Amino acid sequence: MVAENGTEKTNQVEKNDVLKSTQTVIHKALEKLGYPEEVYELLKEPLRMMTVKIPVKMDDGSTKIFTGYRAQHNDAVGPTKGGIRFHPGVTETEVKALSIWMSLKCGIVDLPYGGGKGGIICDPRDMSFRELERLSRGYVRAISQIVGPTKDIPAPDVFTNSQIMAWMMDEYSRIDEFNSPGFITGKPLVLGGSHGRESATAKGVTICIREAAKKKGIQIEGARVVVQGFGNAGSFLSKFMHDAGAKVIGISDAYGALYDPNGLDIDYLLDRRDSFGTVTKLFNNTITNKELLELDCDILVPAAIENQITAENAHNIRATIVVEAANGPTTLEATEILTERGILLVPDVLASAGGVTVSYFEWVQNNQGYYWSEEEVEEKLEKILVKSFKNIYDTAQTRRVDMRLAAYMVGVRKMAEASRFRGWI
Ligand SMILES: NC(=O)C1=CN([C@@H]2O[C@H](COP(=O)(O)OP(=O)(O)OC[C@H]3O[C@@H](n4cnc5c(N)ncnc54)[C@H](O)[C@@H]3O)[C@@H](O)[C@H]2O)C=CC1
Ligand SMILES: O=C(O)CCC(=O)C(=O)O
Repeated sequence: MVAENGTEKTNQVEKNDVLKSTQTVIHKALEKLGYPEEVYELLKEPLRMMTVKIPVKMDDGSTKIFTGYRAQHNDAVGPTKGGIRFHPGVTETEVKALSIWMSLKCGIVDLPYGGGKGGIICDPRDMSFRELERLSRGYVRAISQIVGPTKDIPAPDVFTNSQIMAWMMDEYSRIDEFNSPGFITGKPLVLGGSHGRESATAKGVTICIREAAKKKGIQIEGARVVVQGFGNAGSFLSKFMHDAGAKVIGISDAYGALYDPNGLDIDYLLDRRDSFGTVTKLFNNTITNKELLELDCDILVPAAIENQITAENAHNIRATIVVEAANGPTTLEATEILTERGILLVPDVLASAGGVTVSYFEWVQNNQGYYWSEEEVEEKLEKILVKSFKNIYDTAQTRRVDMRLAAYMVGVRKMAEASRFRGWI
C-alpha cells in the first residue's frame, strides 16, 4: 500500500468507525423524528450485500483474483443508486457506510432512489488499460443478477471514470442482450451520458460553498480556498472557485500537497494532472496532506477520502467553512469540535449530492431517449441544491442541531416513510 505521506494507510479500525458513526447519527436522527427502534434496526445496515471474487488475466499471463462488493442499502423508495470505487483501501464496512450515505443523499435531494455502493480492492494506478477493462467487465458479470436499470444503477467514484462506466455498460448490455444505457450513469456523452455529469459533484459543492459563504458573510471573490484531492470532485471544484475569483492556495493528491499563498495556477495544474488526479509528483516543494488541512484559509474542502479531519487535527483547522465534497472526510468527534469552534460544516450527504442528482438526470434521459442541454441540466441542479441547502440549514437552526444531524433528519425521513407504507416496519 502506498504510504508516501502517511495518508494512504488503510486503518481497519477507522474504516469500521465510518459505519459505526453513520449508525450513531442515523439513530439520533430517527430519535429526533420520533421513529421507533425497529426503524433503526432496518436502516442501520444495507438490506443486501454481495461479495464477489473476480478472476482477471493479467498482461504477464498470470491470473489475479480480486475481491469486490456491492451494497444495496434500502430500496423502499426506488432502485438503489451509487458509485463504484476502485481503491486499495476498499473494505466491506466502508462500502456499507457508503451505501447508507447514498440513501441519505437521495433523500436530501428528493430522488426516487435508495442508496447503493460498490467497490473493488485494487490499485488501478498499477494496472494497464486492458487489465482495467477485464476487471470492470468481470465485476459486472459477477454482480449482474442484482443490478440493472430498474434495480440498482452504478456510477463513478474514486479511481473510476467514464471509460470504466462505458466498459461496464457494454458488458451489461451483452448479458441483457439489449442496449442498456440506463444500467449505469457517468457514461461518455456518445453512449448516453449527460451533459454536466462530469463536473456535477463539484458544481453541487460550489453551490453549497456559495450558500454557506453568504451565511458567514464571506465574499467568494478573493476568498482563500484549500482543496484536498485533485480528482473529479477536487479538480473541477478548484477550477470553479478559481473562475469565480477565489484564490485556491492549496490542493493535494494521494502523494502530497501544493501551497502558494498568492494562489495556485489551477489551469496549469489541471493540464498536468493524470487521470487518477495525481499532480504533485511533478513538484519538489510539496507539503503533506496533514499540513494542507491545517492551512489558514476561509474555505476548506476535503475532496479525497474518509477520516481526514479527526479529533487529532480538528483543533488545528483554520477555515471558517468546511464543505465536505468527499464522503465521510470528518469523524463525529471532529464534527463536534469544529461545531463548538463555530466553524460551519456542510456535510457530505448534502454537499456532494450534485453527482447523484445529475446521474438521476442521465438515467431519466436514457429512459425517455430524449437529451437535455447543459444549461437545462445546470438550471435543474442549481434549483435542487439551493432548496436542499436551505432546508437543511433551516432545520439545523430550528432544531438546534449541527448541519450533519439536520441532513440525516431530512435524508432518512423518506426511506423510513416508504418502508412504513410498504409494511416493512
Ligand atoms: N465522482 C463523483 O461523482 C463523486 C465523488 N464523491 C466523493 O468525492 C471524493 C473524491 O472522489 P473523486 O474525485 O471522484 O475521485 P478521483 O479518483 O477522481 O480523485 C481522488 C483524489 O483523491 C486523491 N486521493 C486518493 N487517495 C488519497 C489519500 N489516501 N489521501 C489523500 N488524497 C487521496 C487522489 O490522488 C485524487 O486526487 C470521494 O470521497 C468520493 O466518494 C462524492 C460524490 C460524487
Ligand atoms: O452518481 C451517482 O449515482 C453516485 C455518486 C456517488 O457515488 C456518490 O455520491 O458518492
